Amino acid sequence: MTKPRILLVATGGTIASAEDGNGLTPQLTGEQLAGYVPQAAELADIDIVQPMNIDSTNMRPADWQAIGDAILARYEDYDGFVVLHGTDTMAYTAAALSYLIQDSPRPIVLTGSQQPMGSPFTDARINLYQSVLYAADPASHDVAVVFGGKVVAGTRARKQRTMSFNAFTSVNYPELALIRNDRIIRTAPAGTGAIPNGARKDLEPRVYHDLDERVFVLKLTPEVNPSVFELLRRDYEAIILETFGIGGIPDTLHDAIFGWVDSGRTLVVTTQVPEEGLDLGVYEVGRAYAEHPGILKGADMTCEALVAKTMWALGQTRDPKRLRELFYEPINCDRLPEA
Ligand SMILES: NC(=O)C[C@H](N)C(=O)O
Repeated sequence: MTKPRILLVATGGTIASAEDGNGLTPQLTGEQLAGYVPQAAELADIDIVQPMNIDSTNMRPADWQAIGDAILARYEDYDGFVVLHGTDTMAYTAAALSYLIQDSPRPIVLTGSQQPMGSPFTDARINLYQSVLYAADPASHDVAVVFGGKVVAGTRARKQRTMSFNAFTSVNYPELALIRNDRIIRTAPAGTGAIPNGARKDLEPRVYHDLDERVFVLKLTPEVNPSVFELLRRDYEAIILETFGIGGIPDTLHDAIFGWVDSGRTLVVTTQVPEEGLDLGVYEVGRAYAEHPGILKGADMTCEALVAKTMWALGQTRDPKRLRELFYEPINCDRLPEA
């Protein structure tokens, strides 16, 4: 029986890091990392590409595009893809890949580790092994993070812990599967997103290349000077506003916010509360913003997914109506359909 073909896309992160006297930095290549986990080669025929070798702190939107392009250049040649990536910004890259390569019948898995591959108590080996296991399984599809025995949709991941092996959570959405040793326990048997599990692998994904990176996240505190909206005009096209609670915005910011929106720029409203999302209509301090056509509502999406989706949507169109359509269309489980 022929083994599934998996492409390992090595990009750096702690998994590839070693201490050189100045702190951990990525040093191991993808080949060296694969060499630490020979059991993975029993599951699949593995090839390796290395578009970069960086701490994910330095990962920028152009790098998301480079990773996406590395996958797309070889898309037809592999059954699945495993991106080895730093954990710190993995949730952003997973979201970005979810928008750049949509409805992918071939799974694109991101993983990494909290401890370097060479460390005696590392989580790197099992994460790499379980990622190959998941990517090689015919029922897998779309972009997901596999980490600490959990499979999280690429748009729902968040790094929740800086040290524990259980680093990622799935925000406002169930995990897609658990992995115990070498068993995948799917919690979504009927499939998620547009593709049912076991879908035909010959379907084409919807592919995009353009992003507009001029997106800024502004977190409210009890003292935000309205002048910040003026300052942001020079370099940014869109603000993702992390409001209080279910959607509270201080009265002092009212004019500055409508000035931003009425000048044709994009405002996305979300909440800084970690779970359960936004509903602007509940309180008077939010309702004024609820029905304005220029204000996009983040609902239950993660901030990471909002950043990536806004960059992607602005990269496709400047037409406000089309922008809204792109923004509100659920992609890879990123938001529940509008009620
Ligand atoms: N655990 C990690 O991978 C953290 C590292 N700083 C990175 O994101 O590249």
